[in-house]
Amino acid sequence: MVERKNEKKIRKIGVLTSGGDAPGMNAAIRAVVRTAKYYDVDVVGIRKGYAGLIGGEIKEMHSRDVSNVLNLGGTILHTARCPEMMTDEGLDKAAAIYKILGLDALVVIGGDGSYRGLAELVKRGVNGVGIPATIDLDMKGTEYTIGFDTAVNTGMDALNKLRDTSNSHERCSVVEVMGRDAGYIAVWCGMCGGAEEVMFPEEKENINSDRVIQQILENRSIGKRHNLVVVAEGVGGTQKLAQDIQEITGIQTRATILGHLQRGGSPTATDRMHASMMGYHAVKAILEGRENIAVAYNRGRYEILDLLESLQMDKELDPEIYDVIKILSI
Ligand SMILES: Nc1ncnc2c1ncn2[C@@H]1O[C@H](COP(=O)(O)OP(=O)(O)OP(=O)(O)O)[C@@H](O)[C@H]1O
Ligand SMILES: O=P(O)(O)OC[C@H]1O[C@](O)(CO)[C@@H](O)[C@@H]1O
Ligand SMILES: [Mg+2]
Repeated sequence: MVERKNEKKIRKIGVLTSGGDAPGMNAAIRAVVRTAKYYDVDVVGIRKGYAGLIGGEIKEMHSRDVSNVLNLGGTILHTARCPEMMTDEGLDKAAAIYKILGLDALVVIGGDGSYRGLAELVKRGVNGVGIPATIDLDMKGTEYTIGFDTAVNTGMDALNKLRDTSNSHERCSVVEVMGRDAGYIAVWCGMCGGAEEVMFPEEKENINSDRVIQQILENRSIGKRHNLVVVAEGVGGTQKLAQDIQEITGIQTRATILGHLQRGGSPTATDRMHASMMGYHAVKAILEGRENIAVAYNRGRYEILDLLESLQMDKELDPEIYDVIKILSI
């Protein structure tokens, strides 16, 4: 067993989930609560993200409160987007409640926006600890964000099913996946679902419907009898693209927007593993006296970064993935 050292005398921490829910958030909550309990630290769960902090929706959490949640999608603490956090009044109130509760740290499980909110609270004296969780994978400083793998598997599963029907009807299927302004979900779904084309925001010159239509015609001329095109939410125009393809090529085309389907479902093993390890590392770092930090996963290792620095770090989608999708689609 790991030695139970709490030399910095951390007594009480809070935990909340914020932004869009992501599969694996429950596994992260469980890891935070149980690691804290292992070291005799009190934990309060804050409902509905920052809205619950400002509104005082708080309850004590014990190990049994996180039983049977490892396998559940969504978040047992519920989540929200909280406009009050964009005002000085809201931020001051959130920081004041943190102090009234006597917290030694606030663990925020969420995406880039949630981290920006946390950075504002840090300026007001909160010890902020971030655990990266968003299906979009669009967070700087970390190669992995909890929820991404489950969302991509859901998208891939949908593409497998759409392949069956478009193949049977010799149709073209245009599928829109989530990801906000980032194309990570789109390129992974494109590669793993065997799409011929992926349109995503980072590859500007590739967002051209004429080119996609030409490619579809070329693929038909080399014997392909159906087509799969993935469009990132950040590119949009999916219905219009499907209409244009049908009108110009005469190929029957259907559009499918996966939407919030990709946010739900039982987390994959990858998401459960990262969520459990990140939750554990967050609490360990707090116990070591680290302040204002972000847990990250890079080059196969879990890391503790400075929260504010992590927000400034570089991250870009590897353009080679798109090249390979094109090569493998001939
Ligand atoms: N600049 C900011 N200042 C203060 N609070 C912010 C800021 N940006 C975001 N927040 C807070 O964080 C919440 C969550 O942010 P956002 O809606 O961007 O989701 P996210 O954490 O990026 O997750 P996801 O992208 O997966 O939905 C916002 O509703 C708001 O309360
Ligand atoms: O659930 P909402 O508020 O409609 O937000 C949708 C957005 O949230 C995400 O699912 C996660 O950030 C994005 O991919 C999408 O753009
Ligand atoms: Mg985000």
